[in-house]
Amino acid sequence: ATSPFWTVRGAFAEELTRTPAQTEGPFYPNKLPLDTDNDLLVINDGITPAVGDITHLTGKVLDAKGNPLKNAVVEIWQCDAKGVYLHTGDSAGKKEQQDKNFQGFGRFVTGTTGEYYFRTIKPVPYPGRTPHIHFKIKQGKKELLTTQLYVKGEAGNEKDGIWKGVRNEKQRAAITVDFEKVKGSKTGELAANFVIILGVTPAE
Ligand SMILES: O=C(O)c1ccc(O)c(O)c1
Repeated sequence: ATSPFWTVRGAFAEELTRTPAQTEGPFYPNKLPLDTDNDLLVINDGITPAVGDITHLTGKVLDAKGNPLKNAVVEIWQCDAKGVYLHTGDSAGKKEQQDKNFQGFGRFVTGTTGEYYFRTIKPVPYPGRTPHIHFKIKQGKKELLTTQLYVKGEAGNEKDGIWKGVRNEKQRAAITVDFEKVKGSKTGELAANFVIILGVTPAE
């Protein structure tokens, strides 16, 4: 289920690299935040934004044939800039260091182009883990994929058991993306793009 596969569209045979599934990890929020929108930097109408490197995270969800998937629910979650997840199993002993302004979890429902957008922070290391953002893709109640996104060039990637566990090099490259400075941004905002290619073609 992890090998590359081929699809034929028009006159072109195109190799698509399926996004590998990875562990959900222990900290999918056990209690969802009141605000679950796609801006993780501000909770509801809060005035103080989260701490961290502002990142514009874009991408799209494609089915196994390479066609955009609409009505896909893209969920992300990650620890805050101090390394605290929105899960009581993690945050209970870390109340002092927790960033109360970080939403920690967000959702985006794709339209016909399959595209998604989040405003969040560049992920930071968590004890034992290289920086990463967790993703879960659903359609209705059906879970289609659970995976993780990594930062290209992070020295910690090579020591991360979960990252290293993705044995296929193309698949590993596909989940390890550039966090590039947005041209002209005076505040050093970053942009990252992550295309998600599912192993399935859900029925309409
Ligand atoms: O195995 C762990 O400890 C662990 C911690 C944090 C994560 O985000 C994760 O995916 C795994």
